[in-house]
Amino acid sequence: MSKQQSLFDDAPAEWELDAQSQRLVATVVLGEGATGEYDYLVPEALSDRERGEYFLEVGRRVRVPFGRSNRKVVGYCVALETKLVDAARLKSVAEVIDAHALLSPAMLRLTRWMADYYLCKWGEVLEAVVPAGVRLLAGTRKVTLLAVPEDVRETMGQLKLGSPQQRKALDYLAGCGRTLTTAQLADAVGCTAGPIKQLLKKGLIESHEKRVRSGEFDEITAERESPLVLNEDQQRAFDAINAALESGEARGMVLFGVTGSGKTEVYLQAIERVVGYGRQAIVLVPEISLTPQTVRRFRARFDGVAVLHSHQSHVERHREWQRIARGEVQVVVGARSAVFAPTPNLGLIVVDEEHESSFKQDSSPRYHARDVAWQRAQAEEIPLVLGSATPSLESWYKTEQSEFARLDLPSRVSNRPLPDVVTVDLRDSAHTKFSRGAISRPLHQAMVAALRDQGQVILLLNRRGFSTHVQCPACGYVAECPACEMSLTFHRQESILRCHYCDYHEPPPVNCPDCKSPAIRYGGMGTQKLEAEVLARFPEHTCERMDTDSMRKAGSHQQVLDRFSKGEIDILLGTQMIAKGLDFPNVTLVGVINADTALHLPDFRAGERTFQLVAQVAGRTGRGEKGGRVLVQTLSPEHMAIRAAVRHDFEMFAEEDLTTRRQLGYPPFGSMIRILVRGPAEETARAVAEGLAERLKREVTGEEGIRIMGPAAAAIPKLRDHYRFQIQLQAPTLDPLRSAVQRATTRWKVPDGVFLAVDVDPWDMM
Ligand SMILES: Nc1ncnc2c1ncn2[C@@H]1O[C@H](COP(=O)(O)OP(=O)(O)OP(=O)(O)O)[C@@H](O)[C@H]1O
Ligand SMILES: [Zn+2]
Repeated sequence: MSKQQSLFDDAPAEWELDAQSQRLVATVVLGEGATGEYDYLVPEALSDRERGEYFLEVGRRVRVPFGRSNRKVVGYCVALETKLVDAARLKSVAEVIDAHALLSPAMLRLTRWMADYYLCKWGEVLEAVVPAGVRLLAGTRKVTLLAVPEDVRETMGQLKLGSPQQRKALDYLAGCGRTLTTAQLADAVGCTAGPIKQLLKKGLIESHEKRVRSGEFDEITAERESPLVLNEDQQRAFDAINAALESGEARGMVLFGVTGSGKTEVYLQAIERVVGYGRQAIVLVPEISLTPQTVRRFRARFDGVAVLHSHQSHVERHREWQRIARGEVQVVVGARSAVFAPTPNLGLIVVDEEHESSFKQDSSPRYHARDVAWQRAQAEEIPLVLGSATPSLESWYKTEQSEFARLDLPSRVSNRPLPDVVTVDLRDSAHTKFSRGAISRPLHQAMVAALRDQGQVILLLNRRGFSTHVQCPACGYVAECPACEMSLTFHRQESILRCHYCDYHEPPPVNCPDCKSPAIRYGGMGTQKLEAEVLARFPEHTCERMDTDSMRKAGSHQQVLDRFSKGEIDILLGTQMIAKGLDFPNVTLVGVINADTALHLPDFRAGERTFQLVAQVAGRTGRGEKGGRVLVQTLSPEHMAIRAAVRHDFEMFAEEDLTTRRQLGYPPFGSMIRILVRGPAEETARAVAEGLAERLKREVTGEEGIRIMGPAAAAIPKLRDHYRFQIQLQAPTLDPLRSAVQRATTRWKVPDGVFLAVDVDPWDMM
């Protein structure tokens, strides 16, 4: 009876109890491969702080034997605990990789939250949070350092040694007052490694490993600037942030300031306070705004500024990360992933241009840096400032709900007026019959006038390339990418047809491949064609094009901006790259060639994106004494997003768009998860998507308010030879959606060759 009983009891059986003992156990999460958490014994040598740098603590990485083959894999130690375990059943940690913890307990909790929230593996999040340069220990090397142990020192004189060289080496090492590598010691006493090895073998010398940095780097310095005197609105915003800093609470604040209202000055002065408390600040900016110009503004105010962005080498990233972790840095300025900077005593996070879509990562873990920043701010009980002239409706809605405070900078500094914005209706033939090009008669005239008065002009066209489709007028053939089935863009400089989704390219056809007609037509307007048109219309003026094609070389972006700021370029044209954050007082005219490019995309944020783009590019003018104006060419001047942008009326836009979203249950009124299923075989991918949708629907039967749409072909139905299907889940709150996806996907095997991407709070709807 008792035996039988014990089989079903929770308490271990007696024979099991015997095998158990109190041991130090490390919980390890693998960086790649298997999900889950695994327990390992910690050998005594690795648990001893006294023995060199390579002891185990939470947040360091380890090498552990894994699986039946016991191959060595890398994992993160996420917990250490002495507990009762059956030691015979556990494997042991083989090696400690890092000399310092890569993640603090707080950062580990943040990554854990991310894995839960974004429905991805914890290990995957850890690998994303710690930059590759840090994981690879780039720019450092491991050296073995030698020393004479204390007890040997005492008896050294009486020791009988095998050779005079051993004696020389031992005496030198004992007397030199520091640790040496074998090579250094051999060099110093003029012997080979042999005698030193003998000493090691006899235990007369001991060795330990250490990581050292290979190479030093120059600091970039900027000329010092003193703080400006804040205007009344700036002062009010600053006071509010300061009060939040002093409160010691997590408070979210939206700094809603029109373009040119001096938001950056407010951040700078708030950060000064933070630094005054001996703490650090993180400033997130969109990758594209992370220019030397931006960094200089911070370097001009603070001693220790670290920069983190994706174009850095592993060595640079690793070095910055270490400086931050050592507390040598006051301000971290960086793109999305800088939200994970290992600041030891964080005091403030700022997200500038918080509406920017580049804060959302488009590969797993698909996190949004602003939302992670809020999570981190709450964990560290510090304020979060979200700055924008066109806040995301998610953040805006939080201010309406009083979850976030709202700080307004309603006017430009020095009371400069916002520029006049007028639309040019492209449907009106009087505007366009002047020419068949992209520049309407009113825009042409405005350019003539601006240039005549020595002003500079910015033209925005959010499509790169020369012509956006290549068509045969005789049979209707359109050149398409074989892998994506999207129309190919003609690039005139390289004389090539290129796919903007996968970079496939081919030479342009001489005759139509279908009907052999020689009359191939290059339709649609890209920045290259616009450039040709500008050069033809304004031959006496200098013009420069800025898009990802012309800006491929590192530094070219900055070069063009520098020349533009010096007045060496009259007309700057380009894609959205030129819409953001530039501050050039001599720009008196902005022309938007086609405001509609993003307006009719199947995306509930299409209106928001259009509004933001027009409002932001309009903000590039009228920043100096000459004032400025904006001409917006459009086929839909009556569209609410465009009407609101013309009036600089964010609140009108927000109110109307939020009304629509409320009716349709779109974020921020409801939550959304998008699942993308893709694969090279259309039928297989579709079947998997259908199977998954069915499982999901089964999981949520009886639950209220959950909508599951699809599967349907994605807006880009084929990309890089993969067919794409999407399932969209919506509900008033996220939790039931997350748990439905979890239940439907655990213990469900996706067939080989089919890929699944689960996107929580999706931004990319294509
Ligand atoms: N209190 C002030 N007094 C005088 N000049 C100021 C003041 N605050 C900011 N400025 C100047 O005004 C210009 C615009 O400021 P800033 O770039 O901070 O604005 P912003 O709101 O961040 O602009 P945007 O959103 O358009 O990038 C800068 O040249 C800045 O030096
Ligand atoms: Zn393609």
